Amino acid sequence: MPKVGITGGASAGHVVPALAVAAELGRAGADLVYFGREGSIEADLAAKAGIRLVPIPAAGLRRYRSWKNIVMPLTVVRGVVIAWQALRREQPDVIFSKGSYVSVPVGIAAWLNRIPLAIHESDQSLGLANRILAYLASIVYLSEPGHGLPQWLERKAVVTGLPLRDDLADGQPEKLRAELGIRADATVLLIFCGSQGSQRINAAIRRQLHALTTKFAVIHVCGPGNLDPTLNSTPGYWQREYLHDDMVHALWLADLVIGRAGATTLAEIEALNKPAVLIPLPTFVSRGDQLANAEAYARRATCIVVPDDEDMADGRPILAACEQLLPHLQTRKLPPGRDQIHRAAREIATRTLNLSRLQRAASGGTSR
Ligand SMILES: CC(=O)N[C@H]1[C@@H](OP(=O)(O)OP(=O)(O)OC[C@H]2O[C@@H](n3ccc(=O)[nH]c3=O)[C@H](O)[C@@H]2O)O[C@H](CO)[C@@H](O)[C@@H]1O
Repeated sequence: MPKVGITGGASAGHVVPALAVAAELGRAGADLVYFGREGSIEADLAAKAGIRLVPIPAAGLRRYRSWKNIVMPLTVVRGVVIAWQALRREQPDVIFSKGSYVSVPVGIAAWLNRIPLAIHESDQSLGLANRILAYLASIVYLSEPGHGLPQWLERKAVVTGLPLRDDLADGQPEKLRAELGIRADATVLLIFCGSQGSQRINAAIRRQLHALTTKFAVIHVCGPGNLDPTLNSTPGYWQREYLHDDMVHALWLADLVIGRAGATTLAEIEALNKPAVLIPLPTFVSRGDQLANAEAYARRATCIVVPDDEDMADGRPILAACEQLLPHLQTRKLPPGRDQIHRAAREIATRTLNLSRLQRAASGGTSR
């Protein structure tokens, strides 16, 4: 069976879809290895999925002035050298890269070692890492059409959708409701801002907490280090730093979601048909991908987009948007079909394995 190297990381928005593809590859019998940073979110989640991690150093560009941008190129070069050695040792038949700066050294090293590279882009436009790796990749999977790609890239592109988390079909909302002690007739509001949380949005939510908890049972996933112990005994309010296995139960339990507009989050709430208040990351801290994601999402799903600006800071626009969505909350939650949930990950796994087999066939059926 082929050996597939997986890479991508820095945030769960990249690692969760990478692991969804890994799960399908594993079911198809592939041998898996994850290339990522030691002590990182990809290391943590890969370990939970039972996939061995090969450590590769990586560094990303900061979109603000930082001395770390000066040493960044050196770390990338060191990462390429270490990844090159690791790939020669591990001999994967193909690399699947889910993007982010973590994937750059591995993608370059794959190209240098003539290992076929498949990459996936979740957002409306290619991120910096994928803009680099697109030149080296044999195939570029896209979540959605319409990236305005140049012709040479269009030829490599395949629209597959975004690989949804492998456990998304397995939500047990009533289990979580019972564990937290949420009343059966309560309207559940789930708040999470990507995998890292947002201190600005946490503060805005907490300013309107009284008003929100009179209308909703509020599950607030506030991000590592962002718990507020003074609110522990607030009735109708449950705060958590991060949800692992419970994330899917929380997504199913929610009647309404407040969040950023990361592509992975949007794909999950769309699959489960959850109305949402979206507060996309502004351009001064990102390339603006979430603004484009939110704009496109608002054209096809029930949501209200609240800009992350001065007005948002007191939480009133968020509260007003929740109130506006109250009449739209669904009363019947239809579980999505398992096949539908696994479709994108399965297609990517199949195409990626084909890439590896083609490569083997071209080299006469022997491994390198
Ligand atoms: C800050 C940043 O640059 N964010 C980017 C990052 O997403 P980022 O990782 O910030 O967030 P996403 O919304 O894309 O994904 C979050 C993922 O984490 C999971 N989750 C979240 C909280 C939690 O407690 N437990 C948990 O499991 C969610 O179910 C989801 O699968 O990559 C996305 C995909 O390219 C981009 O669209 C985002 O712009």
